[in-house]
Amino acid sequence: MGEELAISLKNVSKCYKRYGRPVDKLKEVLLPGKNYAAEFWALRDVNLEIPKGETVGIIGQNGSGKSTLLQIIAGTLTPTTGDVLVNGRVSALLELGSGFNPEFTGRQNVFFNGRILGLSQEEIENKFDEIVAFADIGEFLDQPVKTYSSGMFVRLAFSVAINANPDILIVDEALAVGDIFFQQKCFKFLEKLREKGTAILLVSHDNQAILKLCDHAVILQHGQLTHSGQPSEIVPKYIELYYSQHTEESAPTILSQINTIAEMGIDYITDIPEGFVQPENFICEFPNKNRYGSMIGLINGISISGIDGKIKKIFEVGEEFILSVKISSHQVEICPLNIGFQIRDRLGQMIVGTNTCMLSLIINQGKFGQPLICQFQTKLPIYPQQYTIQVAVAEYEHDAKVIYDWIDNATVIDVISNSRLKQSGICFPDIVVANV
Ligand SMILES: Nc1ncnc2c1ncn2[C@@H]1O[C@H](COP(=O)(O)OP(=O)(O)OP(=O)(O)O)[C@@H](O)[C@H]1O
Repeated sequence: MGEELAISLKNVSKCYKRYGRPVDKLKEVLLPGKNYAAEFWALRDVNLEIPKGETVGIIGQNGSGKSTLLQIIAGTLTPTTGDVLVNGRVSALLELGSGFNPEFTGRQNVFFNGRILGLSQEEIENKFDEIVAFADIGEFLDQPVKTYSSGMFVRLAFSVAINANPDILIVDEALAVGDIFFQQKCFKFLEKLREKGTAILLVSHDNQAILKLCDHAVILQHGQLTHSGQPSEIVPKYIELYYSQHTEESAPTILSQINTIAEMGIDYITDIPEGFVQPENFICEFPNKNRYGSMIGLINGISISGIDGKIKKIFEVGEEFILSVKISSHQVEICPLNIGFQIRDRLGQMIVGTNTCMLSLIINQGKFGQPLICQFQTKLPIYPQQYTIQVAVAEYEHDAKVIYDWIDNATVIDVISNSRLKQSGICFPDIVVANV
């Protein structure tokens, strides 16, 4: 393996044996030569190369093989076939509690776990104060870890793992357990490790964490590594895959829900409200690869304008902006509709977004098949940068799982100002600071 590589996996597969009943396993031991197990391939021909200093995010649905892959890299599981080469000291935060003895106190476990991670007694002693300070679990340090909450547990485990001077750090969802302050502290520390050349493998269901921390991301589906690339491409791809699978499954339930709402006799909004600006022009062509959903409701076009209704692409910080979304339904009347948009920065991080469900607005389709226009008018309190706009129409639920039509990167806007500040995110356009 080239010196610059931290990890190299070639055609790695893992087959588990699954027994229908516990007694089948016993039978297999007692009657050698007979096979009572069914084969289950949790990983199939995975190829992955991770250079030193690179942070790689692994995304996949439950059961897709993420933990199996991490355990193989960490050396706690042997692959059935394939080659695994790991260059350097590995520190892994896998299952909560692995590497800790529940009967030992936190203090004893720092030494116990530190030795497992390859540190000498002296190295642990030298690092001890730093480990304890980072974990910040107070007097619990001298309590048996079996009395810890999962948050305390992960604080101590994470602290030992990152202070073990790893060349490769493996983190399986562990950060999700800590509170937001601890997570931020961890993110900062991960940045430092990355700068020092540590390769980091991160499994997370938090897409923002993948976007923020990773140089590269991969998608695992049913044990196969199906996509690999920049996090800003891979995360939207994963969302697309996720929703296209879940939309089909849940569509029938939603249809019956829609019927119920219709039977309740909610009136349609037909009057054109005050302040509505007739949009000049709609963008109607969207690249298909950035679009997904059941298409029961369709986005026919979007238009972005200033307050005067004139098409506009460049806005001052804090300037008023109008987004009009034209929607029609081709199959059934879907009401109420959840119409929303998101603004993302160059890295693909969501900066701000809203939808009619969050705003408690009931927007109904007028006559069957007739398009409606939903207009969002707001200020843009975001830093000067280029941003992408995503628009969607979905089921009327706060955590909408059924997407009718989602268009990623539907268009781009530029936010400008006279200042030379170049960052993304929300800013305070009208902030007043007093010197008292
Ligand atoms: N020891 C085992 N014996 C049999 N099957 C197993 C074993 N460990 C894992 N599996 C199966 O292998 C598949 C992949 O499991 P794995 O834990 O790697 O997935 P994952 O992507 O980490 O899932 P999650 O997000 O739920 O943690 C699953 O279908 C799981 O049931």
